[in-house]
Order: sequence, then structure tokens, then C-alpha cells
Amino acid sequence: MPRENPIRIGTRGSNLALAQVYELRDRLCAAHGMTHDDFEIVIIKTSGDMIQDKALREFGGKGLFTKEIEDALIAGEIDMAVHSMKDVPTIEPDPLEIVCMMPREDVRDAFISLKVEGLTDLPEGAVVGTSSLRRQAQVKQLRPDIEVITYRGNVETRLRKLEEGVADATLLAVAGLQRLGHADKITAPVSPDEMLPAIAQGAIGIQIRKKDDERRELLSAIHDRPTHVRVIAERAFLAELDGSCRTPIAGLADLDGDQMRFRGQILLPDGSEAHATARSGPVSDAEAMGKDAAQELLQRAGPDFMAQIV
Ligand SMILES: NCc1[nH]cc(CCC(=O)O)c1CC(=O)O
Repeated sequence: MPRENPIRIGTRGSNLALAQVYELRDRLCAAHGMTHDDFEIVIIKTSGDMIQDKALREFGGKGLFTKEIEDALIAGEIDMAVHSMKDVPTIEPDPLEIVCMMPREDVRDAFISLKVEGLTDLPEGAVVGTSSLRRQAQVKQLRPDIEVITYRGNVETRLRKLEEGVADATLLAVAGLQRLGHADKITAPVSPDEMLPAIAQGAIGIQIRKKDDERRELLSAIHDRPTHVRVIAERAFLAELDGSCRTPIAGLADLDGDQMRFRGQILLPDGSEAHATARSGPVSDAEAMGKDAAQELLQRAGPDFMAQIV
């Protein structure tokens, strides 16, 4: 029997966003014996869905993919918001809280090409398409001879552009491709040793109104703590850099029992300069490790580096 008051889940309308919502719904159904009738999916268009290429970069980091959804949550038009944690700014609106993370998917970037097996196999002067400043910088760092072009659109569009020869290769998150059922399109996953992923890549967070104890309780049953502590370290790194830095940023925390290893990197967009560091310690120090790593990189990069990116 349909519930009178279904849980309204707010989301972007992209296929990836919807796949993430279905995963949340399935997990809640399994944990609580609920059915699809207990949920209503509310699609919300965000500015990020409307803005074009260049502008998108300039507005980066300001919650372009989350703002309108958060507003709907604050206004009580929806009860839960599902976000790719990669797209969530480090400062959260006060009435809201991300109380749940689903188990993290593969954190790596995927190299996709119809011509070669990996980045290092690309011929001199090859063209790589990506809209991510981080990926652009990392590609240029590894292969200064490669030309990077702006490349947006959904997975199908990007693959078609490869077929049309617009670019020789592209990079996308393995997580997104897997959730979309496109894992077969991956030529090779890129090791984090070669290309450190974006902060929180592959992690999905569920946000509610802070005061909503009922939904908080429901979500606690499916919360994945290991994902959460990793994201805490990575986002602490990002938060510490954010105020002073508009540069490509990468970071990844891995767990080994109750020990964590955090790696962080900042780069100039053209890949001509990069700084990386690592921390190891108990999981209880997750936040401090991320912060401390950021402080070290800010020190090491120095004012000249920072001046080049503002
Ligand atoms: N910024 C877009 C975005 N946000 C989350 C993902 C992929 C899935 C994830 O990292 O969780 C993507 C696309 C991509 O980078 O390929």
C-alpha cells in the first residue's frame, strides 16, 4: 500500500544522479523492509546542469551541483538529498547535515581511448579531453606534450567524441561509469600512484535537515563508517586549502584496519609545478592529518605558486 507521506528524495536528473538515488532506495528498502512506494524521487535542476563549459570552471567549488537541492531541503520540499561528495562544498548550510555515506565505489580515474591502452602510450601531441582542472593538470604534469581540450557532456556524448576523433582519450571517474553500467567502456583504471583522485571521488552522501531525527535514524542503519572517515580526512585537506587556493587539488585516504594513510597534491593548471605529501596515523586523527598535510603544502608551494592561480 502506498504510504501517505513518502520520503521525498531530491536529486539532479542525470542518469548518474538517478542511479545513486536508486542505490540509496534499495539500501533503505533492504535495511527497513520498505518498498519503492515509500519513496518519491524529486528531480531538481541545478545551475551546474545549465551552465556551459568555461563558466563552469570559473564558478567551480561553489556548490553549483548542490545549491538548489539544499535550498529545497531547507524549505521542506524534499526530505533527503543525495550528493556526489566530490561536488559538495566544504561549508554546509547550518540547518542541514550529511548524516550518511554509502559504501565508497572505486576511487580511481578511468582512462578511456579507442586507440591506446594508457596515458603513457599516447603519441606525442595527442589530444586528451577533460573538463576537470585536476585531471588536466595531472595529465600535463605526466605528459607535457599532450594537448588538453575541454570536454563535457554525458558518458555517451564523450564516447561519441572519441569515435569522431575529437580527442584521442578521455578520463572519467571509474565510480560513475560503474554506477551507470558503463564499466565495459573503461580502457584501463589509472592507479592513484599515477593520478591521485579528486577529494571524495566515488563517495555518496545523504543530507537531511539537522532536526529530522526520524530520517537520521533510518539512515544510520546504512551508514558506512570507513567511507566517512576517509572523506573526513580528504575534505579537511580541501577545506584548509580552499580559502587560499583555487588550484587543482587531489587527495585520497586509505584504511588499513584502524590506520589511515592520507595523500594530498596541489598543482598548477598547466602541470608545470606540483606539490605532494602524505600522512599516516590512527583513524581518530583523520581530520588533523588532512589539515596538517594542507598546511605543509601551502608552506611549500609558497606565495609565488599561489600568486599564479588567483
Ligand atoms: N563533477 C562531476 C562528477 N561528480 C561525480 C562524478 C563521478 C562519480 C563520483 O566521483 O562519485 C562525476 C563525473 C566524473 O568525474 O567522471
